[in-house]
Amino acid sequence: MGDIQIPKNKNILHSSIFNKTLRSWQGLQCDITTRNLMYPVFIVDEDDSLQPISSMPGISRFGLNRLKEHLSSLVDKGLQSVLLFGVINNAFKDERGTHATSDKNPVLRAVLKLRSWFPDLIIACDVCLCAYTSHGHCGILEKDGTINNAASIKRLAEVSIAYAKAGAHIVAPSDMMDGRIAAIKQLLRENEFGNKVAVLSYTAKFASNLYGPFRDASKSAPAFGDRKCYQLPIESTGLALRAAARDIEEGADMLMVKPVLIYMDIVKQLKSRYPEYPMFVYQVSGEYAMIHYAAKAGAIDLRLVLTEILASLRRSGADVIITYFTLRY
Ligand SMILES: NCC(=O)CCC(=O)O
Ligand SMILES: [Zn+2]
Ligand SMILES: [Zn+2]
Repeated sequence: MGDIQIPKNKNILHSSIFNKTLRSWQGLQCDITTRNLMYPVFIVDEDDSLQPISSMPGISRFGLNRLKEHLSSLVDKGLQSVLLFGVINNAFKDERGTHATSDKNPVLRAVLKLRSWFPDLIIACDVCLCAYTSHGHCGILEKDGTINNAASIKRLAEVSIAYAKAGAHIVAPSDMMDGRIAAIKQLLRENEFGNKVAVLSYTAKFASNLYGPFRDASKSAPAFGDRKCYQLPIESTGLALRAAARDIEEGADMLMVKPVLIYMDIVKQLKSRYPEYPMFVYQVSGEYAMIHYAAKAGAIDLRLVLTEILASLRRSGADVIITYFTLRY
């Protein structure tokens, strides 16, 4: 055995981590404050209803008259922003999602109330057609079942304006149609909302297998086919980068990657390419379920593992995490 090498001073790592505060200084960019969390809320069209979602234990759909009570305690604890999803009865759905912009859309009815109950709460509205169309697809279809892109983005822009008029601070198009950010931005400007409403683009939304519980929650599963002709192929980096470049070109204010836990390489790349844009990530329903059930089975400690996951999302470049677990913070 040769001489034991004494580490050089700069190679001694323990001197940086022997104390709790010193350790915390190694990861300040991973802090999770209430500003770093956005809470998704399902609003159902039955005003007095509170419907637990069986595929997402702990999460419910709320009718308008149940919302204030649910959100008050969260706002008291510092909740800063919500992302709203509407859920309507299947009987009210049609081919073009008429009730995305009618008073049957529970989100439209909720926004004004939320603004008056919680003046400091930021209201983002998910913009899509799938919860309002009879076929459950995110756009308007041709007779052969393919997407009519021009008609779809026109309709999505109309839906965005409806949310803007209702008082939303942010519209968040999740449909993945080509050119939707430009269409929405243009119509916002024409309606004097150009500098009053932000567009949070679901930029890199992958055709993931982790959306199942959500589709149950929002009654938005496609009646036939899948979403692979408009959401990104799960293997693709190139299209995610191109989608971000395009959305930025078209005027998106904020970007999003979804799902996140198995797409953190995309988060990292987008954040380093576009550090000037707030990066949102969506920890989707399937991710929620995986963590929930692993903890329920006793395999992991929910609180500790969740803290570790959220820190890793921040480390990879996420600024705001959209998560159902916000409820527990
Ligand atoms: N636009 C939202 C989704 O498509 C799904 C989200 C989830 O699975 O939680
Ligand atoms: Zn959709
Ligand atoms: Zn969606």
